[in-house]
Amino acid sequence: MGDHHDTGRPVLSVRGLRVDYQLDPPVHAVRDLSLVLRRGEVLGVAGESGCGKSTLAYAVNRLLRPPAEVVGGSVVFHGPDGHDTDVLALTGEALRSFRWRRVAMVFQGAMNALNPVLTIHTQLTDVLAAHEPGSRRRDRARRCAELLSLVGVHPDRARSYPHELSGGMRQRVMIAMALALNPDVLVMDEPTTALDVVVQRDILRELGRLRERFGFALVLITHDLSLLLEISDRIAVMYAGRVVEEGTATRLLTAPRHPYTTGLLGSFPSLTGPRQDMRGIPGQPPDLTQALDHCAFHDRCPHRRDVCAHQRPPLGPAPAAGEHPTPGGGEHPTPGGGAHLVACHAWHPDRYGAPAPTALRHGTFRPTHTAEVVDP
Ligand SMILES: Nc1ncnc2c1ncn2[C@@H]1O[C@H](COP(=O)(O)OP(=O)(O)OP(=O)(O)O)[C@@H](O)[C@H]1O
Repeated sequence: MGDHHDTGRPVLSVRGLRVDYQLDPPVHAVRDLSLVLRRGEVLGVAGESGCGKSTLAYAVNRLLRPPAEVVGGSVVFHGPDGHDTDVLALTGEALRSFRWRRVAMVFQGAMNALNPVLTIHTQLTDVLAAHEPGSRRRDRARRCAELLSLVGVHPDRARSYPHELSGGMRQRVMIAMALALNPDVLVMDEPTTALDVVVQRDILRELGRLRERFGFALVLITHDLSLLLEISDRIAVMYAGRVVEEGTATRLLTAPRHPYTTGLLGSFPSLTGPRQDMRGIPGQPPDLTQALDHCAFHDRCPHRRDVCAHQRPPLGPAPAAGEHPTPGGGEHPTPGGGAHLVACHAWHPDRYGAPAPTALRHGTFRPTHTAEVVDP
């Protein structure tokens, strides 16, 4: 965790992305979402199940299938040579190569995604052969052994079939596969949830070390905010298809500003800090077939006021401790600039009709009935 990659150049820019599942009625899963990923950084994407994290990951990697459809926005990959690629326009060979060389993905439940009838060696060398057709068999075998040792699997294991490996080892093999062509970005969607918590952390820490060595950027998607706080440089918190708070891991941990973030922070036990009361956030996320022109969190929010039910708060600069934002500021923030951004009316006394509640300023979440400010 840290801010040492803040000066990295952007590698991926998502602007105003909108993704619908074209059902009747359509599900608006990702709504006008903007995020910038910088070279070499670890960006965590957090949020409860169903908030659109996987849809975002699939859209960025061009893996969405009908009924999912990108209905707005752009995804741009910024190459190391300064060349920009319109990701949403890629087709054919250019798309296939982009997926492994530029943005590689490790999927949810990836440890079960290996082909059961092929050895690890065959599966890894097949990826290399497919993308580097001119390469020699001997070189591919050497690269396979190298990749396995990078992820902490003994090269002898290459002769094994997936069922002969533990879940953790299969997960490591999937990571080795994703890293095979030295991608610029690695996207991991709930990669380790099926694993024991200690194994999870071991794998993610190791990934952090690999990232430092090879310089790829890592997008880590999980509902487990405490895990993200440990290994991310920056975190985006998603709710109902939008980013509701974004900032460095340090800021989110010490000064969370969105009531949803404070709720998530209170929902998970900390492995390193003092024991916390795990309360969870009462209520359910909203129905994503709805337009949601108000704050999507308002009906679960202990600090809601009238405005929250009628007007959607824009994502704008979050105030530092004890501060309020300058009037009129924050309507056009720069995502990914290392800034702390939040979409919550409570930080705008003019809109909210009162100063931000003390509990919110202190980053504590109390369920609705004990809140100090409820509907006026
Ligand atoms: N194939 C599909 N058809 C229709 N709706 C879908 C489909 N896949 C996802 N959705 C809906 O889109 C919304 C976002 O889902 P998504 O899987 O992106 O969320 P998530 O945050 O990744 O959740 P999880 O952590 O459970 O994967 C949800 O409301 C979900 O029900």
